[in-house]
Amino acid sequence: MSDADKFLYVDRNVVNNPLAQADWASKKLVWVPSERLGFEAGSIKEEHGDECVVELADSGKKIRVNKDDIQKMNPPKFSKVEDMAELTCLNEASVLHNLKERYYSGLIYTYSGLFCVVINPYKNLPIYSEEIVDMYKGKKRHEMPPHIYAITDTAYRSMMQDREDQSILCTGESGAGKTENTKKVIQYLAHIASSHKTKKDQVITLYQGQGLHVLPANRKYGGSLFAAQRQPYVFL
Ligand SMILES: Nc1ncnc2c1ncn2[C@@H]1O[C@H](COP(=O)(O)OP(=O)(O)OP(=O)(O)O)[C@@H](O)[C@H]1O
Repeated sequence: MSDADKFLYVDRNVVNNPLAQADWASKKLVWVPSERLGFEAGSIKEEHGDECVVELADSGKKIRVNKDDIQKMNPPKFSKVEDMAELTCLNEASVLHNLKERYYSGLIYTYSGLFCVVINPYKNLPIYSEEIVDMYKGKKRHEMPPHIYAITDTAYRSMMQDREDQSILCTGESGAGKTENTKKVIQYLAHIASSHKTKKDQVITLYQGQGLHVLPANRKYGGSLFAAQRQPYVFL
């Protein structure tokens, strides 16, 4: 396993643990709201009309919870799933739990259907090298673990094949990592477009503000590269 692998791939031996599956089935595990943690795992012990008695998994404490506040827990085989659209129980608790579990394992990128959710690692990860760029080049999204490079590759291929404008929108609160990820998009495009035999009049234009758009050919700017302070453009 390379240095980068543990920041990209899930360890399936841990995920497919039969004991965890048996535990989930026998304990009727669910998510209940928690002031401290957002949601906590617990097992349903009794049901009385609209209410349930739930034993919290961590503390063993028993609490009464309204049935409407209980959210279903996914079977363990869905642990650290790469695309949350695959979750059999799609609810807030499960989405947050999946993102948290992946993040704690060093996996900062997770798909949610067409979206890619990124959590700021606040440290440099070995997943942006030229070797990793090469790994993602020309691959289909489902063939590779989630990454901003996969999103960029899809936009680039769609632009080249369909001759249609493409957009990548990076959004999030201040400090979330929009600028860092936009830089990775530019790095990837610069790498793959320079190794491609592009025709002279093919140009990619990136606008980065709250959004980042990848646009097709524009003869006027062929072959130049410059960046303005508020709206960097890359012409390849
Ligand atoms: N993928 C990443 N790898 C390593 N560090 C990161 C990554 N993403 C973000 N960071 C760290 O978080 C800091 C803030 O990220 P960034 O500047 O991209 O946020 P932003 O969403 O553009 O914020 P703002 O909206 O305030 O401009 C970066 O300076 C960097 O230290």
